[in-house]
Amino acid sequence: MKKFADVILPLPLHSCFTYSLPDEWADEVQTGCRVVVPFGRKKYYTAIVRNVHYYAPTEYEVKEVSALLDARPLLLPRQFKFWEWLSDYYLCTQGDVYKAALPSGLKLESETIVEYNPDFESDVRLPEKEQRILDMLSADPEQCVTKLEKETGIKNILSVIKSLLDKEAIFVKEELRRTYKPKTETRVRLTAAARNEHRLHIFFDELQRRAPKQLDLLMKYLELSGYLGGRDLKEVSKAELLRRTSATPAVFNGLVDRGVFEVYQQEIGRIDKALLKDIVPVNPLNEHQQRAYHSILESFQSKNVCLLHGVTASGKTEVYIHLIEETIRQGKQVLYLLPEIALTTQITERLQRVFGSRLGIYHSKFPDAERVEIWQKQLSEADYDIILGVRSSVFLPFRNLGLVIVDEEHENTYKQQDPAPRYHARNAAIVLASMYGAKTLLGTATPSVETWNNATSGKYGLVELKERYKEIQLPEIIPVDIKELHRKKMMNGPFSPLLLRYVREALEQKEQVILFQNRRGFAPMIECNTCGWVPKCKNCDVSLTYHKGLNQLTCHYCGYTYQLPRVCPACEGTDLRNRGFGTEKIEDDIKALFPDARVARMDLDTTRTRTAYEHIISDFQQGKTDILIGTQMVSKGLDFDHVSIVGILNADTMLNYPDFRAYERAFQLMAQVAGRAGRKNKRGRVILQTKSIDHPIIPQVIANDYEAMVGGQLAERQMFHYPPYYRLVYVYLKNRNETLLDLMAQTMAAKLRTVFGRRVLGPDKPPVARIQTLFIRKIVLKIETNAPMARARELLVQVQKEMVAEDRFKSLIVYYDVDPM
Ligand SMILES: Nc1ncnc2c1ncn2[C@@H]1O[C@H](COP(=O)(O)OP(=O)(O)OP(=O)(O)O)[C@@H](O)[C@H]1O
Ligand SMILES: [Zn+2]
Repeated sequence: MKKFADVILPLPLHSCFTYSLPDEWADEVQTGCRVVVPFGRKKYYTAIVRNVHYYAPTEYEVKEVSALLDARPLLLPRQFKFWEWLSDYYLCTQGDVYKAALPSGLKLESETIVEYNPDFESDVRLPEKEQRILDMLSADPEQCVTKLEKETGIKNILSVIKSLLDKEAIFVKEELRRTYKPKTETRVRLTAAARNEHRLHIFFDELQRRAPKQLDLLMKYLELSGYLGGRDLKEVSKAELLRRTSATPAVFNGLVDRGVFEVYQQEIGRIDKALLKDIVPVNPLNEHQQRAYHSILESFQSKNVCLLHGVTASGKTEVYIHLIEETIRQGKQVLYLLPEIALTTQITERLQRVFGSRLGIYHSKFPDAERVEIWQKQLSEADYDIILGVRSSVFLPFRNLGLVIVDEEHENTYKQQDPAPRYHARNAAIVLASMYGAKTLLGTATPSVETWNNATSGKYGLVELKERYKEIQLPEIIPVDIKELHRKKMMNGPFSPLLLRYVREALEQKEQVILFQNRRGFAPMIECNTCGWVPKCKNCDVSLTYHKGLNQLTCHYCGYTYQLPRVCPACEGTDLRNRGFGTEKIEDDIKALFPDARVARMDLDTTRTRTAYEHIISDFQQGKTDILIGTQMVSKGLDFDHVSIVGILNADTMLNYPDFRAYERAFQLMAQVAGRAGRKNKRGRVILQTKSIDHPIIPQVIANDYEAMVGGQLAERQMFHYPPYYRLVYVYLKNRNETLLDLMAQTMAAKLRTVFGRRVLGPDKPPVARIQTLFIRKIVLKIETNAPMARARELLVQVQKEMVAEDRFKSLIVYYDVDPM
């Protein structure tokens, strides 16, 4: 009987598509395998088999699957369940989830650009088709799959490409250029002659008399390889051998010349670097941490989720490490989520020291080939016990997940903004964990209002850790009224005299300083001092940011760059001025004031690559830099020993942000960045510069009074119908034609009102009402948290269908942001 497969395509389609399977290998196709399928005119995609069956579809003509890419499933059954939940809850398609979930190397399509690996050498002859593709790529090293297909005339080219990818003869092109590190190392072994016991003894005698250093080296090799124990030989790298004996390469070469040693190249897995480091035991917990640890385990007896609310530097990470150890002791896996790549560097180090090669790291700054390798490893018997990663690691396969840790759970970077799926990784992780019967621990010094509400209402467990490790006091926070200082002309650019005094003192005492400004670039704005003209992006409804290093204006929404005009295009005036200041300007100013200080800056512009993060953080950690300037990136989770002063340059940009979460976020940011000061040794100091000295949040930050902040916020949220009492869904409408869009938005809002009544607000223009030439309108839906959400989603989708069914609204683009941040 003819077999069929329903497949998920990497496209925003609302359902699966069905293809027929060729009889020859129909039986090899399993749920979770990838197949290549034709779609539309002449396009091919990698699709994922959702299920295999015997029902021929009747509504459309069935096409045939062109190739099978996997002998074993790439996705486990629970992952499909997770994908379904995501697409349902976040109102997007499974195709959207698929695109977000898999690394590029696993989802080839016609538009994929592949590139030639110049380091590739093959020991065997490649199949003719593969060689033909390689030849074309060596002439022109970057080409799109469609073009290769056309020019080589190879049918089913995706399977050939896949085979080349598996061999690493080619790569999927990434935006980030990888610096390709060879994966081989030089190893050493005894020559066949020396492996003869008798000969070896002759060598011993000879060396003892003539070359005692060579003998030492040989003995070390025999020890390291386990040769004398008669066990299986361990491979020994040349580098390690030399390091362990501090012998010179000349001594080593002597043994090679004598015919005792021979060297060979061995491929090493890129991701097993940790193996080489020594493992140390976990730190014992102090009394407070111990108590927290036991309370967490106790809370897991009755609840699936627990919040660990511990002040900054209380040692939450140490508590996690103990929980991880306990979980893997039970033979289960751990997923450890972090909000930001910047943080992974430090935590990786801390975890690697304890867990070595049982730890896998997964994030987007890793080369795609490495991510593919980790994915495959997770499906094997040799999977990692612990995965440390940012939000996309919730998509990895786990065979036996036991614990999820969401560190800095309050961070809004857990929420994906664009494109769909616009999921919140913390919430998704809780759902993922429950599908495995696993537990979730949320940790932070400043819980999100939602989580706090869940923890105090009894839905989650709540464990508090109020003491800093070694009982060092939380930093002293000194507010400075910069409005007053500006009036008195006492400010030195963005710095108050008090801040400068403390910075100077810290530098004199060889201590370090962090300066926090929540804005990158040089100046947030350029303005014509004559007529008030401000340069704006031609695609988006925003003013441009000036980057001095590049001498360019940049749109932070679409990335478009402009030359800085010499005269104002409106009035031809030449007095163009900077308004406000970003991190780049602060760096400039501080360097001018402290020419001898070593200054580094950490923001989106200075951390485009993985190594850039590592350098900035490790330099600061090792005291190679004195002052670190940064955006919110420096605020969270970083652990430095010698920071005595933290400067918050301008609290007002955070407070004046038009959003119901502004107050909550401002508190979190300030408390977190303050928490970087005085973590070890002695109490730190924070200079909080603000123009709104009377704002009620200022005393709350100074007293680190989280509960006062959250109490006030909860009351407000309830009164004005916001989360956690109401669920928000933003409905976005986009179109190139503004007048038409307004009509669409009015019509859709009216339809929604007939269904949802007064729960519908708008349509309105969002703060940025045009992005990449598309105009945008927003409709807000506020639904009671206890209302049936599934029904609400159905109704929403139905209204959308009615809309696009109308001919005049065909060009409407609609998407949703559920639980927007
Ligand atoms: N039990 C312990 N033994 C040894 N060192 C510890 C212990 N507890 C904490 N520390 C050290 O104290 C410092 C702060 O701890 P940690 O980074 O875990 O705090 P945290 O609560 O995660 O802070 P934050 O919320 O700011 O991220 C670290 O350098 C850590 O190594
Ligand atoms: Zn733009």
